Amino acid sequence: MSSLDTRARAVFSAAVEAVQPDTVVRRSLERHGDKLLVGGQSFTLTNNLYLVGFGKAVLGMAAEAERIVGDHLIKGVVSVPHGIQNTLRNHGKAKMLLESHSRITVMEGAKHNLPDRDALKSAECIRELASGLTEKDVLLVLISGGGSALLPAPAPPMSLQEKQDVTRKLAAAGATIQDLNTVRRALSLLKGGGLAQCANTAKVVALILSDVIGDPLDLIASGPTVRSDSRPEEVWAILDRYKLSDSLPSSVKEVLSKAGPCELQVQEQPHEVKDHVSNVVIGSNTIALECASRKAIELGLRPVILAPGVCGDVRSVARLYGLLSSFACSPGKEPPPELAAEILQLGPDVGIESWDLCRTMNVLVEERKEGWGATCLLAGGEPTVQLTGKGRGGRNQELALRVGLELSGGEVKSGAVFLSGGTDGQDGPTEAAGAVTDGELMEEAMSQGLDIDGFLTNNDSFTFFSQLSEGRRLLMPGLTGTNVMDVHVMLLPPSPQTLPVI
Ligand SMILES: Nc1ncnc2c1ncn2[C@@H]1O[C@H](COP(=O)(O)OP(=O)(O)OP(=O)(O)O)[C@@H](O)[C@H]1O
Ligand SMILES: O=C(O)[C@H](O)CO
Repeated sequence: MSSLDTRARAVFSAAVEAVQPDTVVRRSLERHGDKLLVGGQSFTLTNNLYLVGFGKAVLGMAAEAERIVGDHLIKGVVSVPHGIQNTLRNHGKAKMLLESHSRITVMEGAKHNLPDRDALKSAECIRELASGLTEKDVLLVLISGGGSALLPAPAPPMSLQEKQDVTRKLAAAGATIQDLNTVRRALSLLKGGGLAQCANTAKVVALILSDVIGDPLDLIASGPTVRSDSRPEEVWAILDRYKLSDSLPSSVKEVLSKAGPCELQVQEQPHEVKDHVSNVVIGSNTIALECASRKAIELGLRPVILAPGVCGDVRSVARLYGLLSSFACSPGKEPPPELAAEILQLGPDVGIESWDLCRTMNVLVEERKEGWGATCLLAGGEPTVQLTGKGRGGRNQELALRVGLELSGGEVKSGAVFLSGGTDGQDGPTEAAGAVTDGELMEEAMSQGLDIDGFLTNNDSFTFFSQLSEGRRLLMPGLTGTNVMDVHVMLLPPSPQTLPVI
């Protein structure tokens, strides 16, 4: 494997390192004596600090927050995924666990990422803690991806089962996270600003590790500290779109026929959520890409960040990377003129603005002229896979495989190396985070008797990469304890190094 492969992996590691739960909390929470500085505000600590958290990464965030605030923390409750403490221990991530004398209670729940009775109990404890606070108190709220399932509080008279059925059907019908969480907010007592309302007049500071494209505060974990502005008509429109309106249980219809749980609470309460709440995004795909970019410079590469919001079908995303590689590496002084038009045409399908594509192409053109050396193109987001087969894989491995085909095909075999990895360390239901590919992929597979098309048809990318060259192309960082979606790294050698196909 080329040294570009090693460098691509190092750049990915730097991206993940930048958004580790303890790192992001340390970067955003500063304590000077009895002053706590966070999000540009200062709070006086007088043994008046409380902490709640929900999400896949909040255990490590809570451990670090407690190390920083020390004895000022009176009490905390975090709702975390079932089995996470054991998993972290077994993966050598003990620093993400709480000390034995911690004042924070850890509650595990939401098996298989679904709200369950355990998560309901955790949500109730969190609600109780927040409801007991007064204006002297500060409530630190730690939020990360997976938070919606870990904080279920169905608005009465709906049962947990009824609420779960609605969200499960929406997800199965292919609803986006925007649609899903808009509905979740309308059906919950704590989402859509409900938690902040519960905290009365206490000061609320939410530290958010974003796992949603564009970092929309009201959607990450369904925005429990962000007042929801969505109207019942919007919620009905979503349910109509997925043909669920007619089959809803009467309790759900009753909740939706009111103005929405959140709005009801606002009328009952004398204060506004916005007056006493601040929301701070402390970790995101953008932050991961910026740190990755600094690592690239250290490794002698010239970085360019394409966009942190790549989405759409992996086929279109793979095509885009194939075209960008040809644009950067094709022989000759200038890239073939038709490539730019084709790249721009793909923009809307993959969630990338023309402006970002043009800016990136400009950098690639400059580098061709200057002969600077290898370029490190960085992007992030969450593409999707249309599952048609029954194999084992994930969107990152499938993307890497498809990009490998792009780089291997065509008249000129690209010298580029492409990596796609999930920052949580787990791509779909597999042990890998993703994979690394290049223009040699097709030949390598053929020489080992592996039929790439067959694996792709069966969505079997993990099996493919496990069998190919003893799994050397797999990306296996292990569970990372964080999640800011996926990171893509494409290392592009300067055009003279491009290998002609013989
Ligand atoms: N065999 C497969 N091949 C390709 N993609 C798959 C396969 N099986 C599942 N997936 C994809 O994996 C995704 C689910 O995996 P994963 O749990 O990593 O994603 P997630 O929803 O982003 O969760 P998280 O937010 O925790 O990362 C879905 O997008 C699904 O389409
Ligand atoms: O918990 C959730 O709602 C998703 O992970 C998005 O933040």
